[in-house]
Amino acid sequence: MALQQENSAHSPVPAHTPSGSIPVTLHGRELIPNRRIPLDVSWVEDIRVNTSAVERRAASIPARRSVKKDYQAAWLLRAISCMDLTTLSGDDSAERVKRLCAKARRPLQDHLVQALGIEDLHLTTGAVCVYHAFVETAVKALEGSGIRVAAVSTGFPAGLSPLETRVEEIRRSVEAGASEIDIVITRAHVFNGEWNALYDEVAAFKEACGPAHMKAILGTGDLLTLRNVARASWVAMMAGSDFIKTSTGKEAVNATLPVSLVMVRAIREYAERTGMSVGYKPAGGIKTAKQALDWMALMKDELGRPWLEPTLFRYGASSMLGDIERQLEHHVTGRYSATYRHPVA
Ligand SMILES: O=C[C@H](O)COP(=O)(O)O
Repeated sequence: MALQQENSAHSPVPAHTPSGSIPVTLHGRELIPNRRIPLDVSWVEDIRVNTSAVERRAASIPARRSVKKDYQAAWLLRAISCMDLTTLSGDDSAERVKRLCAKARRPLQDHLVQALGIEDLHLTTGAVCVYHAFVETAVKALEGSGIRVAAVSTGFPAGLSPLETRVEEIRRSVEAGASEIDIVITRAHVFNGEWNALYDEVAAFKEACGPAHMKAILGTGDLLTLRNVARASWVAMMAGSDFIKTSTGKEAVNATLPVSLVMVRAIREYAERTGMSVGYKPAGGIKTAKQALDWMALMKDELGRPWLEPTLFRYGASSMLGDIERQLEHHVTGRYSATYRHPVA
């Protein structure tokens, strides 16, 4: 069962499109990657969010008719390539990280790869995301694969250690070989409207990242209002973040569609205003193939095709790959297998 590759209205995600080959445009305008710009507090203070309209629109996304059959399989393959396959547990070990890296290199079982006819795709996840202690292990395990290693940093998940310690943590992870750094912001700067302090913090983290890409985790479940989510998004983007990310996976509420709608609309308005692109990473509690499709639909509707590339879109997920594999097995065989047959690590 080879997948159809044409780019129809139902399949905006050809499975074999090489990553990064799509020019980043919005409304026909070519965008450049984000870089730090001076903080304009008026942009932040002027933000208003119509919460009930956002909630209504977000609720309509999962209710829509989903893509089916080969098209759905193509979208799910794309979701795998946009995944930061993650382990962030207190009982993480080098062995678990090595198993996770093996899964990142070969995310689908061989019989599925053959049945789908995607041997030439050399499908991998976008990155593996770990604590600093396992960066070197992951770098070694992924050598030659082109899969990037992301490290959570800056006192993850609370982000409350001294600033020098947090900055030093970034430097160490970059030295150890991480090419992506997921930082956490000080949530209190948002509650207190301390926009200059938030901007300076994120800018200092970005500088410490050097050539590594930086994803700014806002901890949206802690931010109380959608307006705060939008305001924190704008400050993080002005301070030079390459991506904005919802959650650590440790808050009581993690990635949700309403929060994501607010964040991706902030990315869109920022691009319209500055001509610069920022990536998006929903993370925490995204566990099913259905959720993967919902988020891709949201990205495509709000930002367009360029935001379905791993250069601009990632899921942070520790267990979603198992469900995607299970759904693809059902697509190929017509039968559902037991969840335990699709371990992630
Ligand atoms: O950044 C990624 C998250 O920590 C993953 O959360 P999850 O375990 O709920 O998938």
